[in-house]
Amino acid sequence: MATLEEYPKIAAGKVRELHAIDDDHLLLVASDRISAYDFVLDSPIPDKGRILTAMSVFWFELLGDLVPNHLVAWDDPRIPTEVRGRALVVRRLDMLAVEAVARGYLAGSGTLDYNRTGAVCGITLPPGLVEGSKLPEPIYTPATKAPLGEHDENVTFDEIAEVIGTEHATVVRELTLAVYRRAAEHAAERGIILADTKFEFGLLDGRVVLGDEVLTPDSSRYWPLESYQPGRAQHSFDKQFVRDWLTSPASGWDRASNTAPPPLPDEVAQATRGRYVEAYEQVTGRKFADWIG
Ligand SMILES: N#Cc1c(N)ncnc1-c1cnn(CCN2CCOCC2)c1
Repeated sequence: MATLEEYPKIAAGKVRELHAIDDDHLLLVASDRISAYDFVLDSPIPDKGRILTAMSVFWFELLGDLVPNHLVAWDDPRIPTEVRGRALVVRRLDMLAVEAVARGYLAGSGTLDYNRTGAVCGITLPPGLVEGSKLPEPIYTPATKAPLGEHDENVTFDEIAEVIGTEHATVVRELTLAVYRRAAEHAAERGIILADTKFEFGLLDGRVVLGDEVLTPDSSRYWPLESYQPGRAQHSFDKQFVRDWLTSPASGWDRASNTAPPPLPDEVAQATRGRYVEAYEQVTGRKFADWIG
């Protein structure tokens, strides 16, 4: 059994890392770190890496007929014991330089762009929409990847086609919308609004393949259906306890100060773990206790 140190780290994000296993395979590792208000918090959320890895595996399996993906194995001797259950063996892809975002609802940067221009990524939307509005139909709103810590930049389809070519840009848009529709329908049947999501794709032997994590609460906005109310920021299924505590007097933190947030009380970390478990079990119909690691 290899150890993680034997696999050179080739990329790192806020809460995940990518290591090289061999020329054709990588190890995608999810940590228990959580980010909020653009800060990676000092306090880990126990089992977050395992829960979100289990969610990606569920979605890769459910959507395998719709889109090829890079997943090779989730229980495999190449996965070091220390990260078992929160690491995936994946095929090494030639990544396409686009953050492929699908939106079924208006939120975040989508709302900002809409309020400024009446459009998102060059797609004109009807007048009168507000934060949280359901869109007449899901839209593809690609972005270019920003350096760590900065926000991705929303761009038009044509701008992406300039970079990756019209053929691949077209396939990425079609796959992004098809997979989002299927996933949003599945989530809605289980009482969860999948407001939007971000995919990353790469090329393998000339085919467009779905990479990265998929449809996790870190790459998507998951909203509880019961508290959905257009016209305000929606409750995050998973991060609301963290956001509420950080913005309460109890934390002593001033979000406008641009200083790092304080550590979370154990009860907030544990309650957040509970929300991730709830999201996993509600979406997948599986018991997290049955997951490995
Ligand atoms: N997935 C994947 C993948 C792949 N299968 N083959 C080649 N490259 C990549 C890759 C390289 N960077 N990223 C951005 C997302 N990363 C996630 C982990 O943390 C760092 C950022 C994806």
